[in-house]
Amino acid sequence: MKVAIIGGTGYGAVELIKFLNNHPYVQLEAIISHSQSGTDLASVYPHTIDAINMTMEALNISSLSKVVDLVFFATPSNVSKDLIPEFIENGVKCIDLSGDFRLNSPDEYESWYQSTAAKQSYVDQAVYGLSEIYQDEIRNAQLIANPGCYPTSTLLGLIPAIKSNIIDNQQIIIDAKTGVSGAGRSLSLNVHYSEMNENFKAYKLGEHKHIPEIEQALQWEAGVPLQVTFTPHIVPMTRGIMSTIYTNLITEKTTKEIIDLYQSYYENDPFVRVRPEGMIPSTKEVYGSNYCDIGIHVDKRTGKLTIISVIDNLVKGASGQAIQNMNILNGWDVTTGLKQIPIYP
Ligand SMILES: NC(=O)C1=CN([C@@H]2O[C@H](COP(=O)(O)OP(=O)(O)OC[C@H]3O[C@@H](n4cnc5c(N)ncnc54)[C@H](OP(=O)(O)O)[C@@H]3O)[C@@H](O)[C@H]2O)C=CC1
Ligand SMILES: CC(=O)N[C@@H](CCC(=O)OP(=O)(O)O)C(=O)O
Repeated sequence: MKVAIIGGTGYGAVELIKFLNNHPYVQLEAIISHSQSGTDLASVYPHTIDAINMTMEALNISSLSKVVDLVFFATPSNVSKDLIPEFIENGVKCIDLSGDFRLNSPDEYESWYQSTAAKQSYVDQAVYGLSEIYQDEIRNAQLIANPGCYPTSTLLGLIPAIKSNIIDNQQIIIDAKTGVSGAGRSLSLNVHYSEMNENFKAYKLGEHKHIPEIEQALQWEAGVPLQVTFTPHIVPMTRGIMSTIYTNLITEKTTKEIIDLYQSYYENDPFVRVRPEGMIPSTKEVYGSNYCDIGIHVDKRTGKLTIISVIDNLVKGASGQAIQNMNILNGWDVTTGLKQIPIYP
């Protein structure tokens, strides 16, 4: 299969390139860059020298459509929505790492992203690519909206509890922390070394664009309207997300019973590892890998269930999940090209 990546100089793209280089069934035909066409990838990313000998190219949709079967968009929001329709009309499948096709409602998109929504007919055909939950829909998709990084960790942590009706759906608190690579490669004061080193910041309280994305999928699963309290934080590490989720149990359960429930929910999903009792995951234990590790704790005194869900934001939170979705789309083993265990220490 032949593929291309758009947004070539970004972190999502270079992580995709790494996985595609190890993928037995895929050939990377083109890396498209709007800012650095004509430049060798290795001059932007020296760690790829002599390993990936490719020169980035400018985008020409009609000629690219003739040579590739699938395109990955690793562009910021507000870019893919104008380019994807032409690829789809040319019969090219698209996996979009940005948020442009994730929200079904144009009003929601416009109010949270503060820009015009994609054409509704394309939004309607987009499949939300949370791999473990929507495999059946992904298999037949033409356009996959790859989930955001916080929604991936949060939804994989919450959906088994929602589906088994053991928590109060109206009282969910998500306290999430991310490393700085979540902000992408472009320069910004917020992630400047001296602003971030030895610091820990909460941001976008009540207004992060991942709130409607999390609520949309939880509503699909719960079948009722619900809202969540979501507070993101940025911490001085490069990669990783930890979502600590607080919920109220509506039925008495032990930690062991809930772990058993989660383990059976994910028994056929090799990238979700539900930890045994007392073993709470940390971000370094998934670093560089496509795993989502989940830890469970029931506080018997307060009746609260705490769920800890960790991922690498650039892998399971972006490029790894995009490769997983490409595998599902093609009927390949879901782990193809993604088998590496986390880098540790
Ligand atoms: N970083 C993360 O942890 C995650 C990122 N995502 C999403 O994935 C996408 C890519 O993220 P990431 O790689 O981190 O971001 P980066 O900022 O690192 O890279 C995005 C790339 O897109 C290209 N680009 C920028 N502006 C434009 C434009 N106006 N038109 C066309 N291309 C443009 C640039 O590459 P070039 O100049 O070479 O074209 C840029 O390097 C984003 O939508 C992001 O929100 C999703 C989950 C997690
Ligand atoms: C640290 C930091 O800024 N993180 C980003 C992560 C979001 C992201 O990349 O998500 P999308 O794919 O939905 O754009 C943020 O909070 O906006």
